[in-house]
Formats: sequence, structure tokens, C-alpha cells
Amino acid sequence: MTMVRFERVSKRYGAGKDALSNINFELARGEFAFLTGHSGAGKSTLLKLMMLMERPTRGKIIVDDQDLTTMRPGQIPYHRRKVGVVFQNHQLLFDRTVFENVALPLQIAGYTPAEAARRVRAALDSVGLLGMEGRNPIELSGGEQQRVGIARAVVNKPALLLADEPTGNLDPELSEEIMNLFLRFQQVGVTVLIATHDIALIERMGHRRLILDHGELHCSELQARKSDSSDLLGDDHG
Ligand SMILES: Nc1ncnc2c1ncn2[C@@H]1O[C@H](COP(=O)(O)OP(=O)(O)OP(=O)(O)O)[C@@H](O)[C@H]1O
Repeated sequence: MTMVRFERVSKRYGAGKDALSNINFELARGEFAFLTGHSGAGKSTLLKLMMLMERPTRGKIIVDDQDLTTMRPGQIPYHRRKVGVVFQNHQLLFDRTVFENVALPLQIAGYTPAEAARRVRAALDSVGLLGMEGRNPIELSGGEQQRVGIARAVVNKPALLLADEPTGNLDPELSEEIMNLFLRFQQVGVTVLIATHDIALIERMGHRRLILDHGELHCSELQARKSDSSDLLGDDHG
């Protein structure tokens, strides 16, 4: 069962050279994979194509059995509800509470206040922040802020969770905690793709890696690693 399929996808911004060129890959439902590559390799562009923040110049993109390349503008909000996104800098609103930040995607989706509150609490619970609803994000640590960002990304229960450098500002220990959270979502069936520069962390975790190099997907190997991925520490793969 395939969650994401790219077929000969290229993306060019304006008249420049291809940011992505002839990309072919698949992500299975429930798969957990990393996306790596140098700065400017095209990682963010690849994620944006999956969220329909950008359209490909050529090729075909299928997400959850929907062809994004023929999707009409009216369908885009429904598509975005299926795709949760986590950014490096959280993109939290510091003039709103934690609750309001996590509830933002639900307001767009039009839930009743009671249903929205139930979902926000469930999302905060899933990242270990239950009880923080009334706080302002500015009072929280960097790791906690990133958890609020993740709660907001999963509040619509997306089938696909994308993250762009989600541990970029965090120390190694906090990075592992955040990665463990992503693994927990995978364990309940969510497909997860994480763009990151953190090669040491990727090597410790040992999941499939998609490697971009100047817009080309060079390698997409499945690393020899058993599927029990709950432990990031203490397992010697060296
Ligand atoms: N909106 C845009 N307009 C024009 N060019 C763009 C735009 N966004 C990205 N690019 C170009 O496309 C290429 C790929 O950029 P992208 O942001 O996808 O790379 P990245 O791998 O995510 O980089 P980083 O790790 O630095 O975030 C780069 O050459 C970049 O300058």
C-alpha cells in the first residue's frame, strides 16, 4: 500500500535551473523515512510539493490515492488536513495560548468548540504537554515549543506527517526525544518523512533514507534495521 508516489517529478522556480529533477520514489503507508541532502538540495521543495504549497513543473505526484497534479483548488484544504507539517522554527503565534496555537488548523476545518477542545487535548496529550493549554508558547523551552508545533501538526489526525528540520535548534538529547515522538506516530500507522541535516541522529536511528543532491534523488536504501524502532538509545549499530 503506497502513501506517496513521485513519478518523474521536476520542479523549476521561474527561469532558474531545476530545484528537483526527475524524482521517482514511493513511501509505503506507515513507513518512517528521512530526507537528507546539502543546503539547497531541494528538501523543502519536495515537502512543499506534497502539501501542494508548490506545484511540480513536470511529472505526477500521488498522495493517499489522490493525484495532486490534477487536484482542483477547492480540494486543497481537504488534502492539507491529511498532511501534518512540522517546521524547524515552530511557527507558533506568541500572542496566543498553547491551546489556540494547536487549535488553529481545526478552526480552518470548522469543528464545534467542544470537538475542537477534545482534539486539542488529545494532540497535546500525544506529545506529553497535557495541562499546558493556557500557557503562552514564549514561556516554554525550545523542546516544548517544538512539541506544541507537533501537536498542531497532528491535531487533524493526518495520515502523512512531514517535518522540515524539526530538531534544527535542539541539543542531541532533545532531538532524540522529538524523534521518539515521531516514531510513536509511526507506530499508530502514520507515514512519517523527516527532512534533516542531522546525520548522526539518522545513523543512530537507521531508517530508510532519501538523499537529495542538487535536485536529484541519488539513493533510497532501506537500511538493515529491524522494525522495532522504539529504542533510539542503547542499541549498538556501530
Ligand atoms: N520560492 C523559490 N523561488 C526561487 N527559487 C527557490 C524557491 N525556493 C527554493 N528555491 C531554490 O530551489 C533550490 C532548492 O531549495 P530548497 O529550499 O528546496 O532546498 P533545501 O534542501 O530545503 O535547502 P535547506 O537545507 O537550505 O533548507 C535552491 O536552489 C533554492 O534557491
